[in-house]
Amino acid sequence: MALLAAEELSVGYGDEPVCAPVTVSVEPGTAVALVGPNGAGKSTVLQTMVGLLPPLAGTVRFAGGPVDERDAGFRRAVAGVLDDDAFFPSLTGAEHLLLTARAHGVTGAEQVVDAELAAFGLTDRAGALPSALSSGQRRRLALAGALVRPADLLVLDEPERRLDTAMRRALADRLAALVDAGGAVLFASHDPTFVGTLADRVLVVGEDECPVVAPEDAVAALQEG
Ligand SMILES: Nc1ncnc2c1ncn2[C@@H]1O[C@H](COP(=O)(O)OP(=O)(O)OP(=O)(O)O)[C@@H](O)[C@H]1O
Repeated sequence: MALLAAEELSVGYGDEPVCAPVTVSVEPGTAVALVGPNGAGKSTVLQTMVGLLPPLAGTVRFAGGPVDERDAGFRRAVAGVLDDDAFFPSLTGAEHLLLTARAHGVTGAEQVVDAELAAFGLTDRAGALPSALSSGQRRRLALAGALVRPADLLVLDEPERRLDTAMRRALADRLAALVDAGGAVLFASHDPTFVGTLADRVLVVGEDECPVVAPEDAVAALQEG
């Protein structure tokens, strides 16, 4: 069964939809990418699919029921990085990760946090406040926050954004391993390497109908333009 499924989903901030209706689903053990030019509506689709924006029309279902981002079961099952800088200004990077790990009942939270800091190259900056990190380091911290806790589904808006090439590759490989182990990822991306490494299916978000295409076709289109 699909973990998250949108059917004829129309999204937008006013009365006018920002793109054609979207039909897409994410099953355990799969990664689905959303591609399309700037402003096409990828972030709006993601935000609507996790219940942060109301749909203009159509449905989104999570594990067969309606999506409710305030529901405890949904929050336990779904980890997302949709905002760029959703941090507490007075908590260090390590404190953010520890808070998240403990809130989600992670066993051995300190060790898990240390491992995440190391994986994201943040060990030396663990005690820094978010305001003292570079924008790429803040991005790493946000991603570490999604991976420091268990989740059935990761929803990521341009996970490659502001990461250097080595970190992009490492993250794409890590997410691909999570998917191989039965996890699920829904992500928006402009990065052909990321889409090519990770995606099983690709939804092309745009003004006309939004087709689901094979990753190799999407990668070719991303490389061209
Ligand atoms: N908070 C908002 N209020 C009103 N309109 C918005 C808001 N956020 C985005 N939009 C508009 O909605 C449309 C879709 O934006 P969205 O951010 O979903 O595109 P995107 O495909 O994710 O783009 P990008 O690749 O640049 O991140 C754009 O025309 C954008 O200007």
